[in-house]
Amino acid sequence: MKLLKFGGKSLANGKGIKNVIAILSEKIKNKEKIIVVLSARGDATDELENLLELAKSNCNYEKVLIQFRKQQIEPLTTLNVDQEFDLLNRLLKGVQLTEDYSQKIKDLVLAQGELLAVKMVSALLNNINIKCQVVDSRLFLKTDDNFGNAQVNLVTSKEKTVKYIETIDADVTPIITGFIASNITNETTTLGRNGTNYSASLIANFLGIKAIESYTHVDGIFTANPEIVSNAKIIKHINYNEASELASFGTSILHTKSINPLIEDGISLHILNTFNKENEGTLISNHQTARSIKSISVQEEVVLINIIGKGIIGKKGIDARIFSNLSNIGVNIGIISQGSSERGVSFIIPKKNKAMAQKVLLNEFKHEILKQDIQAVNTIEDISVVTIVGQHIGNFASCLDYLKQNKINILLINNTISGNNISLVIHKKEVKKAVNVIHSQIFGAIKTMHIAIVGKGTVGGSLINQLLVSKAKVLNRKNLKLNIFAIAGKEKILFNKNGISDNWRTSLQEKENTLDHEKAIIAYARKHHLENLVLIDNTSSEDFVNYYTSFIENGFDLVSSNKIANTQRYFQYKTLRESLQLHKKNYLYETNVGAGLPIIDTIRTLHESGENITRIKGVFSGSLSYLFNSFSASEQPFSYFLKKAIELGYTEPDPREDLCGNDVARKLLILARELDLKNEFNDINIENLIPESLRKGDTKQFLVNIEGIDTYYSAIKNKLADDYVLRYIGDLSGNLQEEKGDLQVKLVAIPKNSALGNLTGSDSIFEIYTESYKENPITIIGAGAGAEVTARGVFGDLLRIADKK
Ligand SMILES: NC(=O)C1=CN([C@@H]2O[C@H](COP(=O)(O)OP(=O)(O)OC[C@H]3O[C@@H](n4cnc5c(N)ncnc54)[C@H](O)[C@@H]3O)[C@@H](O)[C@H]2O)C=CC1
Ligand SMILES: N[C@@H](CC=O)C(=O)O
Repeated sequence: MKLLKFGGKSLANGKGIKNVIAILSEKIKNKEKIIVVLSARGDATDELENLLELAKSNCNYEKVLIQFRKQQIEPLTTLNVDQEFDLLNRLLKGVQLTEDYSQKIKDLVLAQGELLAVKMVSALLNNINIKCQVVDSRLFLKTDDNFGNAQVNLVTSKEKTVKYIETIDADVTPIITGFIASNITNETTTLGRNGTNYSASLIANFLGIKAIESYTHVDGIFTANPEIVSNAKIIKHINYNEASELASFGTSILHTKSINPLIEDGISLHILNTFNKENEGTLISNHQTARSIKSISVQEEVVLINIIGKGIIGKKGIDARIFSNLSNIGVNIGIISQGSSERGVSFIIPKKNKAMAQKVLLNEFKHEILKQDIQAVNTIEDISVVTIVGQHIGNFASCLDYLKQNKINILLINNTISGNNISLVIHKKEVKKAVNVIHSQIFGAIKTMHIAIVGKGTVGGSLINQLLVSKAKVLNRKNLKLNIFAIAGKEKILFNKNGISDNWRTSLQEKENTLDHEKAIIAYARKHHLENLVLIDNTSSEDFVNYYTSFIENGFDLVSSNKIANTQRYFQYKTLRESLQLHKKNYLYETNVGAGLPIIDTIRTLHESGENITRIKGVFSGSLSYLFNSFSASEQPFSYFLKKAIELGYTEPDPREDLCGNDVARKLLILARELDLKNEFNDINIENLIPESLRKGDTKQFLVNIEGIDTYYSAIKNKLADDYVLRYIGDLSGNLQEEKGDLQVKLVAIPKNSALGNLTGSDSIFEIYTESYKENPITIIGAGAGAEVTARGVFGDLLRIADKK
């Protein structure tokens, strides 16, 4: 025998009631022996409560009652419900007259919801020739007089239930009311919140039924509320202890009171979805699962009360007075926190009890408040309690770190004595982000990185396209969702919290101009509670780097191809690092030197491992490598190749930054600073390769006069000896253990058959000399510029940041 319980949403009009009848008829036709327990249909209980309130306020409830009747007789309009509605009308009239009602009257009114439900379901089954019988649980579930939340007399109720059910023929299915019962004088009582689940557990227990199927509107118990965490997973099987823990921390489909009768008799409870026949649901039984389950629950509708005062330090009996006063007025206390100095006590109570609790406490401590021993009894509203059930505090450190990185402010933290549940009190507005962050951390589930990309030019544009193309693969391989929520050009920004799409260029174009990109991005991320934020700077802007600290302070990690932040004045460079350290944020910029080549990583690893780097030398500029390689081997003028280098995306936005040596100098300085040298940009000796006449004016003007550069380079080429090539090199030497190194950027003629002379295309070469490697340097060669390779390097930095999460 099985007991089937259906909740209100399952019994609502339309698909719900249709599916319920289909489920029941299939089982009965298949000769399964079942008994059925029902809630009120849809939102009937709330609607009846509303009718009571209307009547109490002497409002016209009749119209609402007519509407309620209409709903309740769907889909069988011929159903005779006069008895229930006559009673409701009389009761409501009485309430209207007296402008008041008791809890006893309320129970009788609410009971009509369940009575109507069993009447409808029985009639629908009878109509398809299924034998069933309406059963009013008030006839055998006996309680005390505590109307609204009555306590069941287990012995009497068991005896009466068994006897009553025995009177029903074996081929007739009992359709029993949930939630309602009666006292010793047969007055209607109700069993409190989620009473139908409790009725179902009790009846199964009384009748020795070993399995309950509980039909709801959800697929079962999830690792977190799927409305908050889109990739929350169904928990297929849990044991009673785990279910009790989940129930006591607010998992809405489970209730401690309903689980106890199951544990007592080893009854399994299978939570199923009325609307999803295919779903396996969650099975709760006494089976011991190999691995303890974890789930994140959220309790809302709570407030945090703080009692603060230096006059209560070490004073005995304060806590006792707080808690006995609250207990006397029936207020449940959740998390309690007290500093060792006892300068204050904080605890969580239900929001609905806030005013009452505050009044009682202010009264209890009025003398202490007068004497200023207690400075405040204040309340923090808009908070939530996030509980990770099944999480041991010992393994929680990384999660806390991760929450901190995501700027989630934890007001209180509490772990249970069993050590397996951790509760965090946080601001309500941060719940979504916090639960997602915790969920991805403890379940290793899909982690989402929310990415803002500033600069959508050569590198930025390629990066966006690479991310869009590769995101499915990354999701598959790394369980990592790369979600670009913002793209900013110089004037416009495009936002989409769910990720921008392939036609981003058109969508961006259609946007209005925006000022203050940094403020807009930060505000958007905050408004939508986005976690794991990364800002990618693909501009060459000097102004934009001033906002890096603001991004860091607002929870962003940084990736940049822009070299400016690393080549500002040394104190600014240091300040940025301090801010990163303070806020536990990462900043990766591998593409700053050698585009996609692993230069910075190699040098950093060598340096951090204690290897003494003595010199770094090479061709650091991809565009100049390309220019000199092509120009030396051709009769075409220099400007011809310069235009091609621009087209190929090798040069800086203003190509003169390459030709004047600034770009190589920046790279050199970045490497020097990786070695902890304190050089400034001004310390670098740079040979400028732009003729005087072309140095002034903006980029456009330079490009108009670009041919003016040709005589200068032809003269250089003409002076070159046979078998020699021109190389524009960066050289970091000197005593690199001192405060500053010697940094040179210069044009040199070198033998064609040397390592540097052998370069082709836009390749760069980096020779890293160290104490261990002596005169055989570590050499890294490869494409040193270009949109695709640089974008790939930025992509790599982004994945490295994701790995640190
Ligand atoms: N092209 C290459 O091979 C490599 C480039 N880089 C670096 O990548 C960065 C980007 O270079 P490219 O893409 O080649 O330049 P680009 O000129 O094609 O793109 C830069 C974009 O940033 C935009 N921009 C400038 N200031 C902005 C601001 N404040 N807000 C929003 N957008 C802004 C510009 O309008 C432009 O669209 C530069 O810092 C460069 O040094 C680094 C390694 C290699
Ligand atoms: N303009 C630069 C691009 C990479 O940083 C170069 O040519 O190397």
